[in-house]
Amino acid sequence: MTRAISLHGVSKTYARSTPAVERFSLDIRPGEFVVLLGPSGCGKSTVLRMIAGLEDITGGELLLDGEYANDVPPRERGMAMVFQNFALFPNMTSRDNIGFPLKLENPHQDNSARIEATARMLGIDDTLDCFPSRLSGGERQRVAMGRAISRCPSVFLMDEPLSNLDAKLRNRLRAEIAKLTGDLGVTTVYVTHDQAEAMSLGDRVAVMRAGVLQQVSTPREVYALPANVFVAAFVGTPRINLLQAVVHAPLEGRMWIDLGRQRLPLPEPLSHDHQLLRIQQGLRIIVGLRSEAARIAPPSQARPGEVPLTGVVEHVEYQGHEVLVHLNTGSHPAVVPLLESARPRRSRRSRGPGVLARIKERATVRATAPTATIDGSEAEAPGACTQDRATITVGDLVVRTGPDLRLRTGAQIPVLVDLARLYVFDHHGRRICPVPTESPGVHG
Ligand SMILES: Nc1ncnc2c1ncn2[C@@H]1O[C@H](COP(=O)(O)OP(=O)(O)OP(=O)(O)O)[C@@H](O)[C@H]1O
Repeated sequence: MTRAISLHGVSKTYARSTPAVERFSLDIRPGEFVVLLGPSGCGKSTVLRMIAGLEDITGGELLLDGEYANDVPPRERGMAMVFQNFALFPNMTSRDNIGFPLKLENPHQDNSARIEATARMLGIDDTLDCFPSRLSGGERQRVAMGRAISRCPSVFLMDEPLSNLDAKLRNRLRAEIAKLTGDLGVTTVYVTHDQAEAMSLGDRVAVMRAGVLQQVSTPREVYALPANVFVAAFVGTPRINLLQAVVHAPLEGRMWIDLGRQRLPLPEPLSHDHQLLRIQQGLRIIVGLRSEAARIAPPSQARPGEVPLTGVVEHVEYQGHEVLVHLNTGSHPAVVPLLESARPRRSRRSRGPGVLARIKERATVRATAPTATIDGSEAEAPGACTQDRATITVGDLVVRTGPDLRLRTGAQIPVLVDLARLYVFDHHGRRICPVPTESPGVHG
């Protein structure tokens, strides 16, 4: 059995604090795999816990298969949760851990066949008689999942189930979870702050920021058509390049985007999306360039739609199969607040910055000043953004290239930018290019 979950304008406010979740609306179809993605503290687990019934809903409605369910006790929701910390009973074997919920339901029933079938499905049938202390992290997490599966729940709720595992195991289990939930056809809501995990697992990804849903779309659409600059910056590796810019649209002659020291002339005839940038004339905008939108090549090799820039190599990041080249093009990066942590951690700040924070802060001021922030937080001092990965990036443009190209730090090199892949965000951070066609699934 599988079920539909609907959240209509759901909010949660803990005592004496700002809302952890605000007017969250999402309809999850039966059998769908939806990932809640966002930085630490943005309210993902709170949404999950409200679906599970472990947290009271302050406002709004939860519907299960169309029925009002705000007050349905957790036991009656037919849901199973898998957490980050595997929480197995240390004095029970894998067999007993997996069978525990079944035993609670019916103490006299023989559940061996069901337990063994579950263990086979998870590839842990040879560890059924082991205690948790004898299992690897991955095996323990499989047992925890086995315990969730054995009850044949109608919904899986998974809260960062892989974050305690090493990267290799995480990747393997990620694929297994996708297959398993697909085979079982059970509605799954999965919480993570890891965008790669979200993109590889979800039928749809719901991106949250500071308690508010930003966008819910397929992984492909979240990447290709981010609703705003926060989503664009949160999704994708390496992070999208975001530069402060101004549109120039003279009555006669070519339109261009001023990046400060260099400019991007818009190719003519203007595309529909570029034509609509005319109304931004003179306004502050943010240009977004994913690493695939720029390549290292001389102007003579420009293809239609590509325009040249130059940059000084600041840092070369060797990745094996590719190299990330950090360039200084003389542009000013735009800073997106709350990318790493949705809410300022007051207790840490009140203790004053540590040595590392002070070094980062100095690097930030040097690397990014002057900075623009988005969404009305212009008043923040640069130091307030030191937790943002973007602020400690060396250079202002990261370009991908093959592993064989040898580049010297300090060298000036030519870059071609493909303006068909240009993103533009207005000063509130909303995407204006490509022009949004509709706004279903886009909030705020
Ligand atoms: N029991 C609680 N009492 C008060 N505040 C809480 C409680 N639980 C969570 N919060 C606050 O609600 C906000 C959202 O927390 P939540 O755990 O849902 O975020 P999250 O996105 O899941 O973060 P993480 O990825 O770090 O688990 C945070 O500011 C958190 O401090």
